[in-house]
Amino acid sequence: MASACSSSSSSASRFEKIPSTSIRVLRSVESVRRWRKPHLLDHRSVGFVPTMGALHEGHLSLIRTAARENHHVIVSIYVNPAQFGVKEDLASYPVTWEADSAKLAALDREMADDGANLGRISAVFMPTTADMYPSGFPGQEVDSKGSFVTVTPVGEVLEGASRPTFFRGVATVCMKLFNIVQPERVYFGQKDVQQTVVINSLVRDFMLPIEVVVGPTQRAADGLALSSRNVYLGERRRGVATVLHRALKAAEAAYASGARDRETVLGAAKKVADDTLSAQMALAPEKRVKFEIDYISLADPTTMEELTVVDPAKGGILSGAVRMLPVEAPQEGEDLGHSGGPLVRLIDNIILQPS
Ligand SMILES: Nc1ncnc2c1ncn2[C@@H]1O[C@H](COP(=O)(O)OP(=O)(O)OP(=O)(O)O)[C@@H](O)[C@H]1O
Ligand SMILES: CC(C)(CO)[C@@H](O)C(=O)[O-]
Ligand code: BAL
Repeated sequence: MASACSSSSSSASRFEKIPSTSIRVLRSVESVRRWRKPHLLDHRSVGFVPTMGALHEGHLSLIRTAARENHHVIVSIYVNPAQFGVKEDLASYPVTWEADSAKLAALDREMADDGANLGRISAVFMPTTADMYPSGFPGQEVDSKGSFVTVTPVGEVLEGASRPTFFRGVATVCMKLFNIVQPERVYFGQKDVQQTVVINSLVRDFMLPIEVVVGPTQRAADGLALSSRNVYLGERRRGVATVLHRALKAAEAAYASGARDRETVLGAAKKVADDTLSAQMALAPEKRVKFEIDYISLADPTTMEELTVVDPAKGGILSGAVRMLPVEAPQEGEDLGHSGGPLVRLIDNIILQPS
């Protein structure tokens, strides 16, 4: 297979680029700083899309938005070990640079034909952990020592309660990435809604001169939120993985028909989850899918604190996490998903907009 990157000694192309594109591949902090400086001096705006790779339409939609609003778009691809708990899926997290670079190249070509864009994809930043943690990687433990950014209490609830090192890892790596790239704007997906609240707090509380833009959640036709981790599901679990979205939609419908109290709104979601599980448990082990709801929450949009009643003037955030358990009695030749179909934890949310 052809290499995904090219570099040549000719002066016109002495920089590593994604083949047949002008997208620079930057692999060190120093190279990003060198790339950034002339744009700063020329007052050309930079939009930054941080990712962990395994790119899908969710990521691409953020890049499209960034290209409309900035002269240059830079995407980072870095699987940050500090945000994975020791028992989480760091080792099996999908790494798909060949496919990612092909998607970036195709998107860049598509954007070149669209006159509404201010910029295109100028660079992709792919640092190493040694680059990102110059004093040495501090480790993934809750009590690891090192230079960390913590955003509490919002980072301690919901995803932060289930994944105690997660938001410390996210806030720390984002602070580093923001300092390296120095973007005017950063682009995050609503799919990770609590992450957007944490990043907004980080930017506000540390007076970072950055605008945070949140893009809508991109979904498959049946409503499942696109996620790099969906590749773990395999066919059997993929069919049932919509349960969280369907549960949240039921809660949204209860709110839309006038319910304001937590019990009624979340009760509608719980019913969908319970009914779906009962239907699965009625099936034979080689057909069924088991899952556990980690949480379903109705929270305040700025603090993520649980609400007992929604104030329609403020709205709320319905969010949840589901653990799709490994399939029972796998059949010969069955598509179990990436890495043999381990337990997959998926998240999703719906915003109840203020009226
Ligand atoms: N379906 C989606 N719609 C819009 N944005 C998304 C979607 N999925 C991810 N993003 C955003 O893309 C950025 C990078 O996310 P990341 O690389 O972790 O992808 P992911 O699909 O969320 O992966 P994972 O499965 O590990 O959660 C984040 O801002 C995230 O919110
Ligand atoms: C923002 C991020 C790239 C930080 O590693 C990650 O949490 C993600 O992909 O959502
Ligand atoms: N999109 C969130 C990254 C993570 O789960 O680690």
